[in-house]
Amino acid sequence: MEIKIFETSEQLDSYAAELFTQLLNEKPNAVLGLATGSTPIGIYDKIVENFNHNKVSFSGATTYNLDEYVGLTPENDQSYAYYMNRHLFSRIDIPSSQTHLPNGMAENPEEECTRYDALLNAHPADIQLLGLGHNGHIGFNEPDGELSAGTHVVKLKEETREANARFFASMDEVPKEAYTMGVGSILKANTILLVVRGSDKARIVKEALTGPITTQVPASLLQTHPRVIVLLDREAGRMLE
Ligand SMILES: N[C@@H]1[C@@H](O)[C@H](O)[C@@H](COP(=O)(O)O)O[C@@H]1O
Repeated sequence: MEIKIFETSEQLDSYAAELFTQLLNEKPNAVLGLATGSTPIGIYDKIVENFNHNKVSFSGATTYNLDEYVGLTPENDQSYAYYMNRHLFSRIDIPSSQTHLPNGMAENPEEECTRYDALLNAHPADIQLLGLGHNGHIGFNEPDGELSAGTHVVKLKEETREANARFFASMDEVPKEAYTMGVGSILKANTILLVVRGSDKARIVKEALTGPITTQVPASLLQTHPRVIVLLDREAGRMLE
């Protein structure tokens, strides 16, 4: 595991964007595993900057997102489909047929999970971008006695709903369920890029990276992966020093 701690958020964003840029220059048809939340926004902005400077093209890339809320349409500005279009897809040259998220409006959730898993199995990610929840969740794989390997519907923990409520008009509007890629699929990525910012996550960063490997801290399973790059700002990394 390679851990890098940056003085400024901007340095972190540039470094991460450079990794994507290099990958796509070496492998134009790379498969990218993408994430949402507040953490990746600056990285997407830098990627777009690189695209605008003709340093990178996404025309051959394929993307798979980690998760999506159950019951939100892509037009709902809180859906992850909307987020991805706003922050990345509409600003680069990727054809929409090459971008994938679980369908929050699918009529049959079980079939939707099977459909998404078939895609993931056929196209393992070259790089998987991950944020980190305060309770150690990755994607929406919440702490539990057991974790699922494949895509599944999760009941969101109240603490996760509360953390994400800041994006919604009220707590009542925060969905109670979400689709998430399973930990098995996440761990199949060639490289995992875990990005964490802020002092409120310093404790969980330490626990996930240096504590015991346990399903109660889903991110601790990353310790078993051969190629994890962790990018932290100074605050998130403060308990590691
Ligand atoms: N499903 C997402 C995760 O993929 C994300 O990593 C986490 C942290 O979000 P943030 O980056 O906003 O702190 O929140 C959500 O629950």
